[in-house]
Amino acid sequence: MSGQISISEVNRMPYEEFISIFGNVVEQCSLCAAAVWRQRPFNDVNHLHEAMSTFLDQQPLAGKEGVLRLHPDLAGKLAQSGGLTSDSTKEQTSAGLFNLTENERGKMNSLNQEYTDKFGFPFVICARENKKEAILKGLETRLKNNSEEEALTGVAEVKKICRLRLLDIVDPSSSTKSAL
Ligand SMILES: NC(=O)N[C@H]1NC(=O)NC1=O
Repeated sequence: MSGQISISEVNRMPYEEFISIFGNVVEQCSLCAAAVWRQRPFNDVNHLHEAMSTFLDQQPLAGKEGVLRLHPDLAGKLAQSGGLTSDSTKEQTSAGLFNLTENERGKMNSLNQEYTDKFGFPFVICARENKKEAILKGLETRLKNNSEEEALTGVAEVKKICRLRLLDIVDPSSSTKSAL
């Protein structure tokens, strides 16, 4: 699905509808949508993405870590039990994470565990922009960072995930400027 509704429709949405449509563009964090609703009208989808990104950037470190904690592990227990959100299922599928060999799954699970033990929040990466090999490599590399660097890197990935989820919903060619 790509860009089904126009930004003008978004700008007309009452709060409840806005939350039901955009409440998961940041995984399990409807607060992000709730926080930016008052900033309507948005010029276009980029403007809406900027508003959410700014909100994420404004959070203290504990808030950023909390946003990361709302994400499911990649190829983790939730994925195996069918408990992911539909967005996350689609993303993990596109990265090939439902097609791991036993060996790859073992490596992914142990690196994820090592990462969570070290930082206290899960490893987050934009799965639609990476294949399983790049994700495993990213895990190994990012394990060497310190906790604050990783919180910031994780939030930068959340913004990429958010952008792609927004583009699934809002037509990127729609703009309040061209509608005038
Ligand atoms: N842990 C993690 O990165 N999860 C996510 N990444 C992504 O693209 N979708 C997710 O749910």
